[in-house]
Amino acid sequence: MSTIRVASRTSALAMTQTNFVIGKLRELSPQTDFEVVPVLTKGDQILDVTLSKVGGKGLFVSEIEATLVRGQADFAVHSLKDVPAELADGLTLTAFPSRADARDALITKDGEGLQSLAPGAKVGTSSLRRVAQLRRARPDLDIQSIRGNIDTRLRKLQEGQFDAIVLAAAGLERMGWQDRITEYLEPVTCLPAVGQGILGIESRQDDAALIELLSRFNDPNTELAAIAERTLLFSLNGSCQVPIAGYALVFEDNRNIWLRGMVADPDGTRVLQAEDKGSDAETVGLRVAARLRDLGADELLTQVSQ
Ligand SMILES: NCc1[nH]cc(CCC(=O)O)c1CC(=O)O
Repeated sequence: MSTIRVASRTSALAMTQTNFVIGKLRELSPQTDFEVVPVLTKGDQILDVTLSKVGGKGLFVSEIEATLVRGQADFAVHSLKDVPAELADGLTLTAFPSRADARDALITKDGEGLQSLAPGAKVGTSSLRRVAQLRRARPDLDIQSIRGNIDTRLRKLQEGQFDAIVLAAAGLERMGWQDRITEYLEPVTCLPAVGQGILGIESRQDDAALIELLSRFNDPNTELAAIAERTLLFSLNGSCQVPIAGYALVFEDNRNIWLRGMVADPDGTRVLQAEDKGSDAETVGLRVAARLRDLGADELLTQVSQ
């Protein structure tokens, strides 16, 4: 049996996620060999500049995609949140394992919650989506950019460079670091990013045998949430220069999909939210996008931040 090669970023979280999926696939297919192909992406190399200024989140994904297109690896495990609305030609998202916690998590140095942080406390996040929503919840906070992998960010907090940071709960849980979380931020306070907490497995469209294996690991409800949220993102044509959020819940009993979307301006003074529900994930995504447009989202979406 030949070896299946898995392209992965080399950050601790990426490696943990990749090895988690490989472990599950070994259970499904014990006779198959898997080999990790490490890929150093631009997003991992450029650590001193805010990502939206150097070309956005796609930086973590495009080199991995190129490795798949060139046939140097067979599939990749992404944090779906980092995957742009459009994939490279010839590639497809093949499977979505069960979603982890989609919420953002606040980690404070001295154990305060969001409302009990001291006035003017210094909070580290570079996500425009988090900045806009934190400003709305606590306009007095001193929100500063922070970069680096989650291990680096936790270290910067520990060293006292920040009073608090905000990270995705899912990444912390996958690393086994959930005890660092001081407070889970509920979606009403901080609507999660499209795809947050979901792993997306990407492979070549024409690799039928591999797609058959990977799809056994697909969670149908997670897939529906991913489709609803990503249709919203695609339909808003969102770049990461505008704060956008989207969060879907799938109700098991009747396969009803509920989706809320948010578009804001970067300082959080204008925050537009809309929601809808229905039985077809794509339709729900399109309708929430249309409602946000009706509320004036286009004006925010065309703003180019400095
Ligand atoms: N952009 C970085 C990134 N991409 C995915 C995750 C966490 C895991 C997830 O959301 O699935 C993180 C770190 C963070 O936001 O704290």
